[in-house]
Amino acid sequence: MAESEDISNSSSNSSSREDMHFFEGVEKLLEIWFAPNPANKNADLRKIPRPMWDALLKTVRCEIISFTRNDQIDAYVLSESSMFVSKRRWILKTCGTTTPLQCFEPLLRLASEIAGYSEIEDLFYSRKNYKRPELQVSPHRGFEEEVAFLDSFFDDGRAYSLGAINRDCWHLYTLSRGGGGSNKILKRNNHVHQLHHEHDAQMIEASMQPDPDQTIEILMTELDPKVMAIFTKDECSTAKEATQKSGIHRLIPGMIIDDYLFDPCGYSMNGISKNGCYMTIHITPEPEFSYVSFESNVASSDYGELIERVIRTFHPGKFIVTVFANKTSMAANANREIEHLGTIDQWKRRDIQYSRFASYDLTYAQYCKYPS
Ligand SMILES: C[S@+](CC[C@H](N)C(=O)[O-])C[C@H]1O[C@@H](n2cnc3c(N)ncnc32)[C@H](O)[C@@H]1O
Repeated sequence: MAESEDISNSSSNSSSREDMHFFEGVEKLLEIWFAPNPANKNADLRKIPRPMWDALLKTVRCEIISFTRNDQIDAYVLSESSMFVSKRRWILKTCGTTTPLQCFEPLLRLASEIAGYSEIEDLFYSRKNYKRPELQVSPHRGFEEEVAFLDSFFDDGRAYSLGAINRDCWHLYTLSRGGGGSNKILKRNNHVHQLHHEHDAQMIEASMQPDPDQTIEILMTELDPKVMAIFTKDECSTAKEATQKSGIHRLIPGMIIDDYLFDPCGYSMNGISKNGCYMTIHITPEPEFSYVSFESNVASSDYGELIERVIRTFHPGKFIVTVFANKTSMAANANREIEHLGTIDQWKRRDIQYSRFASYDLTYAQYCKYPS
């Protein structure tokens, strides 16, 4: 489970880099689905009030800087990336030296005591390899430490590393329990109860066919400096100007955009649409460690077009694509589709892996610009 940059950064040159400005754009992404609560039809994570989110995010070492919502989803722009709250799905994506796993226990307490959920159905914790892992804070100093932390909560978690583990790679910890609830309880959580009534079990059985769900992420590095310059106060005075100038507003039509331009540079945006779709983009433009992430749950049977639009917008030297899709998703065949995308414009695929989990299929691919 070595991280690619562990190798290049563990040597004596790390001290000479201490004075250099550095920001770790690579995010830690935590997505949790709570099991429907048959005893409480009104269970809803959006009942958790803002001051409680503020307090929870303090434990992660970030804060809310902007907020937008619709009937389906509450979307928060954070000082370090984003949080999305829906009825029973919670997504936290944070970069820098944040510690999202530290909010695990408070989150489960709020989910149980305020929102009305007592059981986790699915959990996905993922991230790309860090550029400078030695700057991270416990329990995020390496994937092994993150896995050990999560294993202390769950009996049935599984950890995977995809891609070339001595180069660009991507780590995933998941329960992927197959939907429809689980008899497993959390090892460390006193607030979680097991469902045991036969009536509950029958209701769960009836709802076994999952709603369609999918997530695409595109994680880009070594970006075109001319494009990155858009996301600085030198070139744009407002976030809206950067969104328009870069063409971000055209990536997925119909999104209500909440964007933020940092001073002197850096950019974050959330987009939400009426049908519950979201997109989120985060940009670290500094040329020495440029990084852009794109993520959305928009459904598509042809992600090739969206991938093209994204990489033509940002011009990365390298990128990773991951697609999660469940069986009822329009994207259920994404693995075959991406298998056919050996080259996209000047980008050539170097790696592809396909994994089947209990409730989702996952495709991972890595591309490099050529000639590089
Ligand atoms: C929060 S943003 C987007 C991070 C994101 N994970 C990404 O994809 O790169 C990070 C960028 O904003 C800059 N920045 C400026 N002020 C910041 C602040 N107060 N907090 C976090 N980042 C800030 C950083 O130097 C970096 O370029």
